[in-house]
This record gives sequence, structure tokens and C-alpha cells, in this order.
Amino acid sequence: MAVSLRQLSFTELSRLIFKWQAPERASLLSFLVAMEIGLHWLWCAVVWWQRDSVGVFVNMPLLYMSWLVVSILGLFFLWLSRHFVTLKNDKERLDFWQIVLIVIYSTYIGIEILIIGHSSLVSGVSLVGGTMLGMMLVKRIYIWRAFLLQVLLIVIVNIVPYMGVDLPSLREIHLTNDPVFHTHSYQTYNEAVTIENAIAAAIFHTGTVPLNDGHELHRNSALFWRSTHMYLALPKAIFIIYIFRTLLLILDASKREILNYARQDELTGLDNRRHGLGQMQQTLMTLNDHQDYSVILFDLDWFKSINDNYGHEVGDKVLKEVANILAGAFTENQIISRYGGEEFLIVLPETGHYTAMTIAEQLRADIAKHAIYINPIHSFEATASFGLYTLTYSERLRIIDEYIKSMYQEQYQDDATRSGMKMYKQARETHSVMALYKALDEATQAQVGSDMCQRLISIADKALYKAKDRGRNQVVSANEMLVEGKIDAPNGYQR
Ligand SMILES: Nc1nc2c(ncn2[C@@H]2O[C@H](COP(=O)(O)OP(=O)(O)OP(=O)(O)O)[C@@H](O)[C@H]2O)c(=O)[nH]1
Repeated sequence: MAVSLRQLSFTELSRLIFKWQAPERASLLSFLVAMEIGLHWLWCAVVWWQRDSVGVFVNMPLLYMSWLVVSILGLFFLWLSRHFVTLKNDKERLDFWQIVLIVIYSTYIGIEILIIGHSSLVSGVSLVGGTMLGMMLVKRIYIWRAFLLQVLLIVIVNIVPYMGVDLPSLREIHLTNDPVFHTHSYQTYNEAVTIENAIAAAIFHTGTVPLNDGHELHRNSALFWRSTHMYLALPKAIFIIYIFRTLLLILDASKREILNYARQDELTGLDNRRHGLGQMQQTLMTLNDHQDYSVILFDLDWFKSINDNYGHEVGDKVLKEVANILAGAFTENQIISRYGGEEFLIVLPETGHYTAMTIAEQLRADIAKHAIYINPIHSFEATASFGLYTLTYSERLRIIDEYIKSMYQEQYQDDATRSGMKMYKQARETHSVMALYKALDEATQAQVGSDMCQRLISIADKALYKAKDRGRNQVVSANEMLVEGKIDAPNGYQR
């Protein structure tokens, strides 16, 4: 979802920023930059509009060129803001476009400050404020490097005019017949007036002052005070940004810790039920077309007896050791969570029925042969019963299709639903779950996701209880049982 003005209220933004991932944050930064450049565009427009009165102190040809660049860049950053949100799951391209954003924006702002004059207000806000904003929204190391580069540029840009290099400037002072003030276009109005006054005062007191002496006096004085300003301000800017970056690191670590507490099961270290279900919903709804999706639910056998015979602590030990077996057996995109007391949920996206059965069977065997030591000599083995269900692609397509059909039948009268229905009809012709899913609004997408997860777990649960019925320590396929008519699917499931 691309960033829009509507999302920039305090409450909405704070809610979104917490939820947002790197692409959306970068999109926000690009959007803010586009808005800032939009304001620069307006400034150019006002200067052009008022050119008769302000043209005397503005370099108009340079303004027109800047206006063109500002227009192009404004459109570019708006485009980039939309482009970032398409870069989910593509870290390399995301990094690349973040660098593009930072390089183009830093160059732009550097040139802007150069041509409008480097007042401490503009440079300070851009250098420190811009860096702080960037650090909150995109990769910090890139912003830190851009910041150091800007510090260097500020030093260079401030010093070179005193070495006789003329830099382009929007500012123009028309002081006629005065060779002193024509030589350096970087002189600000205040500087010019000050020198004018100083020279006038000297002439007034001594009667005369040589031209070259006045020029040299100004060069030395201006260079001295510019260097003093840089010396006093830049280290402070570096300290502020350095400490700010450290604070953000601390905040990140705290956020990670809080999220871990919220997501993790304390005893086993696996995902807890809520997080496991959330992950399941996310993977299910972003699963590509033509992919199957398998769910395994398993429950340790006779666990109450283990607690009763060996004590609660040994029961805990069993849970931890089973969790270790699980943690070692699955890859990152497979979701393992502790679903209940001695019940575990495993989600295998992009996995067909045969592969999932093999994985479940292997896991059952690994748990059954694992010795749990109650002391250095005595041990026992625990077993588990498994229920497995594979949602095939055709079944997924059918469920979403039915869901949407029933939704539109209920609400067919209202106009919004009519247009939704049109989108749905178009999506249906493509036979694509992704297209059908995108035809739904955000709240309905979440609802469909949650309903589908409950449906899958509920079917796997029925197979799990069949496994208990059949004597435990075995894997039962819900798909086979559905075909044989030995279990019913929930909520009017039809084969
Ligand atoms: N030690 C320990 N026990 C737990 C924990 N969570 C749940 N339990 C116990 O797990 C036991 C589950 O027992 P039951 O639901 O009767 O199931 P079971 O004894 O495994 O029997 P079947 O599932 O039919 O094989 C209960 O006694 C719970 O107290 C836990 O975190 N630690």
C-alpha cells in the first residue's frame, strides 16, 4: 500500500509506522521528500509570479533551470514512493533504491543550499533534521555516510569561494559601479551592507581607504568568521547525530525484545499460538497460485501420565526437548508453534501432500526414538499423534470463490458491492487465487485469511483425534479421511 496524505495524521501514522516494514518506511520518506520538493516548486512559482518586484535580487535564468529540475525530481520521488511498496521480499532492490533516494536527495539539497545561500538555519535544519528523519525511516548506515559526506561538502563549499572560486547562486546584488562587490557572488546582502558601512566608516574617519585593503580586509574577516561558525557548529551536529543513531539502536533492541516476548512461547522458545496463527494467515494469503499448502497438528501421547509419573518438571523437559527436535528439523519459511499445552502446529507453505506426509512420519519417528533422561541412568521415550491436512490449489481456489460468492449474494444491493462484483467476475475468469483475493477489500481479506486458517486447523485436528483413536504414535491424513468420508469438513465443506 503506497503512502498517502490521509495516513499522515498523528494517530494513524504512529499506528502504521509500528506495523510497517522497511519498504513502507522508505516509501514514507520518499513521499515526505516529494512534499518538500513540492513546496520548493511553489516557491519557484511565486518568485516567477512576482518577478517584477523580486527579479532584481534573483538570478532568473538560474531560477528557471532550478524550477525544471525541481519539477522532474518532485515527480520522481512521488513515483519512488509508490515503487518502494512493490519491493517487498526483494532486499537487494530495496537497498539499491534506498541508496538512489539518499544520493539524489542529498545532492539535490546540497545544490539547493548552495544556490540559495548557506545560512546556518537552512543548512542546520537540512543537515541535522534531514539526517534524523532519514535515520528513522531508511537504512541508517546509508544515512550516516550521506551525513558525513554532507559535513565534508559544507566545509568545502564554505571555503572555496575565499580561494577565488565562484559558485553559482540564485542571489544577485546589483551594486552598480562597484568592483569590490561584483567579484564575489556568494556575498550575502547583510555581508555587503556590513562591508559597505565599514568602508564608509573608515573613509569617514581617515578621509580615505585604498580599494585593495578594503577587499583584503573583507576576505580575511569573512573567512575567519565562516571557519569559526563551522568549527563551533559541525562537531555539535556530529555529536547529535551520533547519539541519535545510538538511541535508535537501543530503541530497536527494546522493540525486538518486546516483540520476542509477545511472540515467543516462554517454555519452548517456539512461536506462541497467536504469532503462529498470524504467520500462518500471512503465508496462506500470500501463497502463489498453483501451490499446495500443508498443516500438521500433533499432540504428545499420555502426557498427563508423564506429569503424574515423573513430575511436572520432567513434563516441561519433554516439551523443551520436542521443541528442540522441531527447531532442528524445519527451515525458516516453515512455521512451528506451540499451539496448546502439549500440542504443536506446523505449517508447510508450498508443500504437497506426499512431501508433508513424509516430513510428519519422519518427525513422529524422531520423537519416538528420542530418549528423555529423568536422571543420568533412567530414561523413557515419549510419542506423539499427528493429524495432517493438505489444502490443494484447486481447493483453495474453490473456497475463496465460494466465500466471495456468498458475500456478494448477501450484499448485492449496494453500489460499492456492485463494482466489487465486477472486479470479482473479472478476477474469476483468470482462475487465479491471487486475483480473486485482490478483488476483496483489506478487512475482508483478513477475515477470509482467518476463516481459512481455522478451517485447516479444524480439519487437521479431526485427523489428529483419529490418530489417537487408532492407538496413538501415528500420522493420519485428513485428505484420505475426507475422500473415504470418515470425517466431515467444517462449515459445509463439500468435496
Ligand atoms: N509439564 C507440563 N504439563 C502441561 C503443560 N501444559 C499442559 N500440561 C499438561 O498436559 C496434560 C494434557 O493431558 P490430556 O489432555 O489429558 O492428554 P494426554 O494425557 O496427553 O492424553 P492423550 O492426549 O489422549 O494422549 C495435562 O495434564 C496438562 O496439565 C506444561 O506446560 N507443562
